[in-house]
Amino acid sequence: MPRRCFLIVNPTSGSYSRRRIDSVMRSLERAGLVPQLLLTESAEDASLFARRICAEEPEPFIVAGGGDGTVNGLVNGLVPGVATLGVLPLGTANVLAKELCIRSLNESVEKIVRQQSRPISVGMLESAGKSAYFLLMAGIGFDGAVVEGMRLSEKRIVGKGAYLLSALRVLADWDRQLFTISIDGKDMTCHGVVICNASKYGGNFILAPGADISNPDFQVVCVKDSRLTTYLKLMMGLAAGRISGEGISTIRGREIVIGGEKAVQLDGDFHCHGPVRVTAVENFLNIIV
Ligand SMILES: Nc1ncnc2c1ncn2[C@@H]1O[C@H](COP(=O)(O)OP(=O)(O)OP(=O)(O)O)[C@@H](O)[C@H]1O
Repeated sequence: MPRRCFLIVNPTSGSYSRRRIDSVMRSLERAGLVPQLLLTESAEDASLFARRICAEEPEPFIVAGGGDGTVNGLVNGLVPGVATLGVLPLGTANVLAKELCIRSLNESVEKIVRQQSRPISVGMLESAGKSAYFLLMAGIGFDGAVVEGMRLSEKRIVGKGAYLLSALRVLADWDRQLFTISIDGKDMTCHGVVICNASKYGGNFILAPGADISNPDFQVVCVKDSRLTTYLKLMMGLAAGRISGEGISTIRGREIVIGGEKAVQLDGDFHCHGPVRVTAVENFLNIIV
């Protein structure tokens, strides 16, 4: 029997066009799938659609059309352990697609048609009695503050440059305060932390070469002091593909507890302020590879 395939697509994503989606729909139909298009009308829709599909389908096959924000919203509506997820990179940074080595929309469609998948784990962040999932990373401190301070009005005009403007504002009002972090029971203090479930960050930059979304272990990149030179080293390491240096360490872990009230971003969108607890959820979904 032809398999139903739900396309949850964000028409406000960076590289969306109706023509591209129509062409994807035709390719999927030609390949014998029965695609159903659901366009989001608000930031909450991806999650609501995913929740509804999971309530109706025993083995839902869902495709996320958009960027990392859309994928994150969708994942937060899924029932753990039942869905298969394909990714159509229609966003701006498309970090997850890069992590999956998807280089183009055509390549993504070919993979969806092939339906080859593997189980992946996600991170679950708990804060103030609520939980949320992330696929790529949770950033606490500097990058959380940059994402929190990003103004949508600036993003509409200068695109990704809005993050740079926000970073300049964060630097101008530099917060030197450290926070406590416990990684699998080992305590320390840090100024900034990125809990990586995937290796890539901010595009094609490799922040955590040892991270793998199939593996429930996180790679936790810790910036231990508030010196700007330590962050400069981190940026240079990102550009060079090798993160190292005094004040920076990468630690493997499965349960991370963070104190303080620093800003937290999940998969590139602002989420909350600390304190938070992060754990891994194994076999959360099957991802098309
Ligand atoms: N119809 C909509 N109107 C407004 N915002 C939406 C709508 N649908 C989804 N969103 C929100 O838009 C945000 C950004 O979308 P998305 O991540 O798809 O694109 P992007 O920002 O261009 O790409 P990337 O995250 O890869 O940089 C998401 O966090 C999502 O919640």
